[in-house]
Amino acid sequence: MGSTTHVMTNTNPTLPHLLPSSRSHFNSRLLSLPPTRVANKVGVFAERSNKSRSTSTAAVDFSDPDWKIKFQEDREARFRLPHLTDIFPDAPPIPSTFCLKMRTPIDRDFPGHYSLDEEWHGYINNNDRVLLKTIYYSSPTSAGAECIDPDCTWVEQWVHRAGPREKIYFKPEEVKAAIVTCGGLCPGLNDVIRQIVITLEIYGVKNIVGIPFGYRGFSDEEMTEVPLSRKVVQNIHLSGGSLLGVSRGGPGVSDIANSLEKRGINMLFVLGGNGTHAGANAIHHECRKRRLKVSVIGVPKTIDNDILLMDKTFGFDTAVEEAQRAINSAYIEAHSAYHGIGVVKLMGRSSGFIAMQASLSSGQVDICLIPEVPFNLHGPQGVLSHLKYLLETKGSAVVCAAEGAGQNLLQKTNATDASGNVVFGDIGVYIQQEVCVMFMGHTIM
Ligand SMILES: Nc1ncnc2c1ncn2[C@@H]1O[C@H](COP(=O)(O)OP(=O)(O)O)[C@@H](O)[C@H]1O
Ligand SMILES: O=P(O)(O)OC[C@H]1O[C@](O)(COP(=O)(O)O)[C@@H](O)[C@@H]1O
Repeated sequence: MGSTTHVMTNTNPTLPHLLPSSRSHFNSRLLSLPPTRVANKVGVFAERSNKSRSTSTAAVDFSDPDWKIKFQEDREARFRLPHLTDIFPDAPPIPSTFCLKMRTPIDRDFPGHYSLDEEWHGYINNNDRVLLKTIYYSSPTSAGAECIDPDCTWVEQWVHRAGPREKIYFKPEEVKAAIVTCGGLCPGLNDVIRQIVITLEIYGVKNIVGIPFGYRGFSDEEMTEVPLSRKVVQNIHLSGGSLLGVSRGGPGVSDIANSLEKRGINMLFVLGGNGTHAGANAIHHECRKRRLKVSVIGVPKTIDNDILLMDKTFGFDTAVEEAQRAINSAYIEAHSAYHGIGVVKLMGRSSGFIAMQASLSSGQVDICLIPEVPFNLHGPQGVLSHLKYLLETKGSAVVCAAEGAGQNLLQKTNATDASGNVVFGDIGVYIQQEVCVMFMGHTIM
């Protein structure tokens, strides 16, 4: 198990919180799983980091009595939050203009009312931490154990606490903030846009714009910035999609930096997934190279809930709720037909959280197929054989498959989308065809 070590390095200074706390599961069951999309992303960053940083990627030598200290130091370095003063050491801090105190008149009769003095600040201290692991596993054989070393040594793992700081480095009146939403849609995008705008306004920022249609909005002359204010965003959380629109593909990083410079944007909020954050990271480095005082803030968006550092990503709950509707319809159809089989394909290119959660909570799914768990369609242990059993015993069955499940069974499409993501084969159609061949002796499309 000498290779059981962290395999990634955080070189994405905009997003240290996106990375898993540790991929070094000692648990061999976990190690045998294909990497999640997050792990793939981590791989990309690790690769880049090797070129720019020599630290952090060495394997942990558990025979070294100081391995734990070194491991923690390494973690500390990887999770260190980048700061504007890294590049502009002389940037003067000013007292925060953000205040969490009640913004309505204080009720003197309310017990424990907020005092008028500075007793309660509501700011986050830079040294505040959030513990990631709360379970102590006494052995790697414990159910669900995630151990770093063979003895399952307890290693404190934490991330920085997010929230407003007492000192800030941008004068609100000098800020031009831009928000851009990239990649695919995800429920909740408008809520996030709305909250960014409202929070910026609380700080006193007045110049806020939206970049239309993802990174493309930086290069397409015909797409003009959307002025944003509390008034504009007040009710957008009640609608789906993104107020600003999304896109894949688009201009290169240099063009985006040129555009930021030209527009005078010095705060860029980027909402998106893996590709978007690779872009955000590259934009940050380009701005750093040009010594532009621009902060790039990544807001991780994934409907798939496959960011290991987060309890839940926005949009996931909505996806699971909606997925249950589809499952229920498939169940009713399958249950009402003679020997009916319902096949539901759900989102999830590299992870099966939506499919699993929707299957479990619906209580109507007989077989759930996810990318993390390999399976056979044919043969005595195959899905078709189990379906035959279900038809004989229950009379109907429902299969729920995540989009990325069983891709090894399908012919590769060799196609990519505008952002370079591989286009997957359709597992739903494949199962449907094979079911028809097996049970009806012919294929239908
Ligand atoms: N490695 C990269 N460097 C810079 N920009 C990227 C990179 N990968 C993707 N992008 C850009 O990020 C945007 C969103 O990427 P995409 O993969 O479509 O969605 P997601 O962010 O959901 O993964 C696209 O405009 C794409 O051009
Ligand atoms: O059909 P598209 O737009 O390529 O998106 C499909 C894929 O995007 C996802 O919904 C994930 O996207 P996000 O993580 O960016 O939300 C996958 O589950 C799904 O397989």
